[in-house]
Amino acid sequence: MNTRVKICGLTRVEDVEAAVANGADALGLVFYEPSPRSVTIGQAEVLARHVPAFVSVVGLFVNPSDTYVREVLNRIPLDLLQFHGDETPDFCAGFGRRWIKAVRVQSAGQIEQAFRDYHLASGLLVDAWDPDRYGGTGHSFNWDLIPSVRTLPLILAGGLSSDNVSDAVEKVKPWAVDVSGGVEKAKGIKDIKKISDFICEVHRVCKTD
Ligand SMILES: O=C(O)c1ccccc1N[C@@H]1O[C@H](COP(=O)(O)O)[C@@H](O)[C@H]1O
Repeated sequence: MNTRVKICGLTRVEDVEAAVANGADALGLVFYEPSPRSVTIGQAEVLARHVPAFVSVVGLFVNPSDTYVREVLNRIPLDLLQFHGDETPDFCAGFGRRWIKAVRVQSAGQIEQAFRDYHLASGLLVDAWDPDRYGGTGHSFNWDLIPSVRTLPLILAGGLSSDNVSDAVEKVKPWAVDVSGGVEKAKGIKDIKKISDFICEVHRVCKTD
């Protein structure tokens, strides 16, 4: 097993550099203003310049306008779009880019339906459901709801940290894990040791599997 790691919600160059140096496969930039991790297009341009080849830059959106996604794409070399709201499959597929869709999990049936509805995605991300927030909640959910038969690469998110990620990888066997709050010292400010511990844990458990 070789579970990939995405570190999301980066707002500072030093955090981008730490995630890259510690072996992150993908870095997430949040283009959703209500989030405390949100970045402007100008900030994202600077951050993206510090990402080397073979590390993906992922743009996270929540119910964006078509115009806004295109504006971001014109300025930032995003490798992947992450739609974390109520976007339709047609909307997600409308930018000629690879994309993943997040599902805020309430039932197993909902994940199975999402595999069918978003079959053109490059992956399905499963995250905790919260009545008030679209994501970045720091909460995990019942991993038993995740089906073992998957028709897309499964990305596990929601309340992960170095304390539970090895358990998560062993139980769920996801294609990738995605973390934001679990590697922070404050909202939008990453903790370098937490990033390092998180990625080490994933690599350790993958080696022993
Ligand atoms: O990070 C945010 O603020 C955010 C806002 C709106 C939608 C998604 C967001 N982040 C994503 O949420 C999950 C879980 O985050 P956490 O590890 O529980 O803090 C992850 O995919 C982030 O990319």
